Amino acid sequence: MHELKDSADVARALADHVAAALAARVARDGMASLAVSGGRTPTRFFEELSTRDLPWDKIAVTLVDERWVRETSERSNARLVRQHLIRNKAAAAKFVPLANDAPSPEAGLFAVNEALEDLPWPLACAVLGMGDDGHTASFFPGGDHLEEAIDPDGTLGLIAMNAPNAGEPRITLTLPVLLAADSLALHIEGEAKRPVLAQAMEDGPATDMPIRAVLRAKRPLDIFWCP
Ligand SMILES: O=C(O)[C@H](O)[C@@H](O)[C@H](O)[C@H](O)COP(=O)(O)O
Repeated sequence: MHELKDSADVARALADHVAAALAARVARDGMASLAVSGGRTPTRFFEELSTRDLPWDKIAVTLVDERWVRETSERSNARLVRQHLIRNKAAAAKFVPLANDAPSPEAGLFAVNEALEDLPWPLACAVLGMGDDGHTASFFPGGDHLEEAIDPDGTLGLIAMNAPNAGEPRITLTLPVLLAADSLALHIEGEAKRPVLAQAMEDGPATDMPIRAVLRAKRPLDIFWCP
C-alpha cells in the first residue's frame, strides 16, 4: 500500500512504478505492453507518465476495459487515453483500443481480439481502478458474464459485460490476463474509496465486490492511494 499526500504525488509515484515495469520488460524482450483503466481518476497519472523517458516506440498501450461508445463520446476511455497519455514522449507508443464500430461488444469482440493478438503478452503492467460499488475493470456486481470474467482459471482473455450499474455495455480484459501481468497496480483516490477497499478486504462473495477477485489472488498488488 503506497499512501501518498495528494493526487500529484500519486501520479508521480505510479508513473515511476509503471515506467520501471515497462523499462524492465523492454530490456528483457525488446518490447512491452501496458493496460490502463479509464474513469475519472487516471488523468493526472496519464499526463505524468506521458512525459517519462521510455522507449515508447517499443511499447503498446491498451485498456483494461472500455465502455461500448464511439470515441467521440465523453464516456470513451480510448478518448481519455489518446488525450492524456498518447502525447508528449508517449506519442510514439502504439495504442490499441478495445472498441470498434460494431453495434455491441458481443459483435465487436472478435475484431478486438484480433487487434490484441499482436501485443507482447503477458502485459508488463496493468493499472486498475475501483468503483464505489467494489467493481474493477468491468467486473461489475450483477454483470451477465461476471463469473467467467473473474474465474482465475478461465480461458477467455476478453469478454463482453452488461450490468445494471455499468452505464453502457462494456468489454473487459479478464482476471487471468490481468493477473498474468509482470506488475499489477490499483489506483484509488479520495476518502470515499477507503472504506470500500476495507470492506472488500473482508470475507464475502467476490461477486458482491468483484475487486475481491484481485485482492484474493496469490500475487503481489501495489495499491496507490491518496485522500
Ligand atoms: O471504464 C471504467 O469505468 C473503468 O475502467 C473502471 O473500472 C474505473 O476504473 C472505476 O470505475 C473507477 O472509476 P473512477 O476513477 O471514475 O472512480
